[in-house]
Amino acid sequence: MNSTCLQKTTRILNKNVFKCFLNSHIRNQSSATNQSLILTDVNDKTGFATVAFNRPPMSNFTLELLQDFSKSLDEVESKNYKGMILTSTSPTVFSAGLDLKELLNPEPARLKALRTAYIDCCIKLYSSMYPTVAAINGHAIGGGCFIAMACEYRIMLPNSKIGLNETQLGIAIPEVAVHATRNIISSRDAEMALTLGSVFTTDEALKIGLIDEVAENKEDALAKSEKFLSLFKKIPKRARGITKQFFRKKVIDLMTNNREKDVEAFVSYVMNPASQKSFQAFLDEAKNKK
Ligand SMILES: CCCC/C=C\CC(=O)SCCNC(=O)CCNC(=O)[C@H](O)C(C)(C)COP(=O)(O)OP(=O)(O)OC[C@H]1O[C@@H](n2cnc3c(N)ncnc32)[C@H](O)[C@@H]1OP(=O)(O)O
Repeated sequence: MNSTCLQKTTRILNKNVFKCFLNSHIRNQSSATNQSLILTDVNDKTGFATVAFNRPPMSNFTLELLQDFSKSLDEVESKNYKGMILTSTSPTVFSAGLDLKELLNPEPARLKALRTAYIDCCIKLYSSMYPTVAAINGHAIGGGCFIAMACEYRIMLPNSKIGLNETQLGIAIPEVAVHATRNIISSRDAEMALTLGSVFTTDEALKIGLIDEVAENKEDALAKSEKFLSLFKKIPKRARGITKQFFRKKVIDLMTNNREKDVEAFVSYVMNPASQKSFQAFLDEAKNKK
């Protein structure tokens, strides 16, 4: 092969290699999009965004999911959507809370980042100017329950479980969660629930006011969620949002000002050998159930 011919062949080869790279890059991009940990869908007619945890089957939170969730919350705020419905793509679980595999023998820096990302999401959700509703399409445990509690209204499917079970795992409930729980249910019920680490059925949760409505199925939950958000259609956003923040000021201030202390305390509870044992026991028990 002479040198001109060789150059031509190399150019063609390079072009094909580039094409191949491009195709595989596009494939990776689209599969990454399908596998996004958070899915956001906006209804152009109503201006409501539906944000869904997309990590079936348990919708449990990893660091990456929380970081993506935080970005989605920023987007809902910055794009001025009229309200947000929070749900998940899992058939029977809204969220099983933090991924216990993240808590088992963790690398301290990642554990800190996980808790920091979780608090960031809670602050953004708890203080959002736009109205929020949780369409709880199944179980909501631990951090999953608290995220639903940070919304303004909760609609849940029948035959599901909801609760802050942290004390059962050896994790003390942070002070901020005490105030947030008291903002929803009576102080008496809150103390019993949080000290016991109670997990409630849908009917029990409705009875104590932890949820506001029961829906027949997910479609019904989404329809009821839209109805709730529509209540605020004619209320000026700024006046509504500032009023909401006044009601939530104590919790927002505690979350914001105690962030570092909260992270340190959480790391210490999680690293405690008794807590480590309880995480392992939960995972083993679930395996042995089958
Ligand atoms: C201010 C307060 C903030 C608090 C912040 C965070 C604290 C936390 O979130 S701590 C974590 C709390 N979560 C849990 O304790 C686990 C909750 N899970 C459950 O109660 C049940 O799994 C649930 C009711 C959601 C579903 O019950 P089932 O349908 O009966 O499923 P299984 O229990 O058999 O589980 C199936 C499968 O999923 C794994 N699983 C469940 N939850 C988690 C989790 N949070 N992290 C990691 N893995 C989880 C379970 O181990 C089973 O796995 P396999 O055995 O491999 O199938």
